[in-house]
Amino acid sequence: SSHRWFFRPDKWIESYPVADGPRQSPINIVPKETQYDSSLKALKLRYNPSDANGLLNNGHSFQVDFVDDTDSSTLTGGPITGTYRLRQFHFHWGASDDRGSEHTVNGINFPCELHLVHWNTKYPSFGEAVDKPDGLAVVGVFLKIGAANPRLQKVLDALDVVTTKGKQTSFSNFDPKTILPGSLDYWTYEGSLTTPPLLESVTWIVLKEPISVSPAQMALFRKLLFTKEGEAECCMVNNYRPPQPIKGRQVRASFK
Ligand SMILES: NS(=O)(=O)/N=C1/NCCO1
Ligand SMILES: [Zn+2]
Repeated sequence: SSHRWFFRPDKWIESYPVADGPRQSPINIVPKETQYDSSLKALKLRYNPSDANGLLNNGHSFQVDFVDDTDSSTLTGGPITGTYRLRQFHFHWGASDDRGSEHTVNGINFPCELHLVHWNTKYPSFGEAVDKPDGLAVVGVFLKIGAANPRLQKVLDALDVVTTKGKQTSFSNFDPKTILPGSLDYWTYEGSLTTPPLLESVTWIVLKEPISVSPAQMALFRKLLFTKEGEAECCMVNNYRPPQPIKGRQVRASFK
């Protein structure tokens, strides 16, 4: 059924020819091949916890949605110009702790990767921004196995009521800044959505410092299902696209 098709990234080219385009994501980041750019600004993330507005199992991940009809939760600075509004955040993870992230560093996979999706307010809406070359900015954060992360727990505690595709639950008063690492040093490059329609509209901002997650917390992600209530169950795991060809792109670093 559809979820099997969905997590066959090798089949996406049949419906989305851009899958082998010039600026596809994710990529393998090789720090020694990145270029420090002193003109890159510090990331400025200003989020309003009261904008958090629900948690949804969308059948390929789960996402926390944000009210984005004002500039109350924004990303500015960094490699971007102007103001981008937070739309949602979601995760990608593996069936086991040895894989799950989308970006890799020196070929190393992390067990999980967080994406905070923002859209450029020069466009009237997310829907208008999503297919523009400067339409989106996604902040990627690696999760690595270690101590349990108490700041993640509020999100993970909500998952037991959204096990199946299409389920959603109320989720409010949450500040995503609390799940970011101490350092906001980042790599940045021009890329795409990593899920269909794979639009080449994303300025990627991948943080160098991971946050921690425990094996027990990873097990909670893996209790989700790709499938709808009543369908034969299929565990929501390995919902990550592997790294794509760099095709001559330059990855810049905000740090030495
Ligand atoms: N993994 S990703 O590139 O953030 N994908 C999406 N899809 C909609 C918004 O972000
Ligand atoms: Zn993502």
